[in-house]
Amino acid sequence: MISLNIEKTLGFISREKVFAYEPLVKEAQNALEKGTGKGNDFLGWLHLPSSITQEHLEDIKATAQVLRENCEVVIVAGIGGSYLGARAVIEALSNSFTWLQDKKSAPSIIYAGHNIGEDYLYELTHFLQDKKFGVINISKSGTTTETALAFRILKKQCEDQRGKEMAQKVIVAITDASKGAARVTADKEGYKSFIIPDNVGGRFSVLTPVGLLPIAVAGFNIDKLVAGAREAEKACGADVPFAENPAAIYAATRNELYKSGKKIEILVNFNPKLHYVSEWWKQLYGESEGKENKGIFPAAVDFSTDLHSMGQWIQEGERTIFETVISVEKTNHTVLVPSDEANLDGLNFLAGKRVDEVNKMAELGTQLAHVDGGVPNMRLCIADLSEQTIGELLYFFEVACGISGYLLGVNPFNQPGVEAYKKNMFALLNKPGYEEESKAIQSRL
Ligand SMILES: O=P(O)(O)OC[C@H]1O[C@](O)(CO)[C@@H](O)[C@@H]1O
Repeated sequence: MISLNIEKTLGFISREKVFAYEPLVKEAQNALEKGTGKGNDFLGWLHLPSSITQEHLEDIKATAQVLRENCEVVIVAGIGGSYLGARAVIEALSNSFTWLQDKKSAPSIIYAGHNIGEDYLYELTHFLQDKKFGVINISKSGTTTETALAFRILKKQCEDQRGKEMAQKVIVAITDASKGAARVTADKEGYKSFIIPDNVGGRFSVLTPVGLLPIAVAGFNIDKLVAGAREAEKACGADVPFAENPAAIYAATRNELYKSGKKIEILVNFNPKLHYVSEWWKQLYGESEGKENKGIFPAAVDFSTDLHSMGQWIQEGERTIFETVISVEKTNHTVLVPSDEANLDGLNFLAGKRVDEVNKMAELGTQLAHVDGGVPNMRLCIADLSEQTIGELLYFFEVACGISGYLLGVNPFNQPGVEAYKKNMFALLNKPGYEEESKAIQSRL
């Protein structure tokens, strides 16, 4: 199971102050468990791992199999919580170069509906011209413009290219049970569809079909992913004593750091496969906590890559940051540094060592340097990169986020601020129903 080490924050904040959060964390946990806190109609994620039935998982796997058998490429159309969880897991577990290989054991997964790039869509539709492709259309509201726009284009192309009957087989919708355009289309066209429960918000939905279906299509074991999440549900449960509960300690420590002036949390990895776990984490914490003019700003870096770009700022810039390092204990493969007789690069001192040993020393050296430079560091350890450990990690972050949001005093389960740009965009595009807003915005230009 995940372990969290906060020792290297303790030169900046005291253990006593972190442990003083115990009653507040208890209160937050009770509010989550009893559903008495803010946003209590969005707590369906809390015991999701332990309540997923095998029958549900089999249904998802059977649908995944249909896509796997009939598609070379599957487009996951979604934005925010409707694609980041799937992408986080798929990229963490995939071979980094599978996309370049001709022989594939699973359809290639491509993402769309998460931007409004015309060139992106042009290039995507051209790439798909000679491909047997399918689409998983994911939108909880069923009305998100980015996703709906991409889906409209992809649906037409799929029907034109593969025929209406095959399109019906290889297009799957994951959306609300009754509301929204995605539901209307799915029902009218007879697509296989899955429901995103009302009480699970987008950014907490990775363990619903939103995440599980694309992950299963990509060939990963969703039973093990859910098993990992179940482990974390136990290890981070409200009945686990504060001192032994990594989610409780994480939530308390980051809130205490925030109070002490550390306004930015940088999630750090030393493994490029974790890039999208950080992207997922940024949405989870950013949308949950950034409101009422407060909240830690969630940032992320990939080390050692970014030590050569952001490293300088982190070491010596404004001292308003702290880091949470995700450390992966074991790699899945071994590469040894070869010996070289000429030793022109001077690297023979590393000959015979694992590349991961070098990486681990980079990690340790960085942590010590950053602490010396005034950056508190937490270290979150997972055993390896596997379905089990990623499942643990995702649930750990979710439950810690619920606790942390309540400690901060906000509703961690809404996102009212996201509407502002949409309103302006619709007004600027003269969407029917936005006539007043259109006039008002035109007068500002
Ligand atoms: O699944 P939907 O409704 O398309 O929403 C996608 C994303 O957009 C938001 O509603 C706003 O960014 C997120 O909370 C959500 O994950």
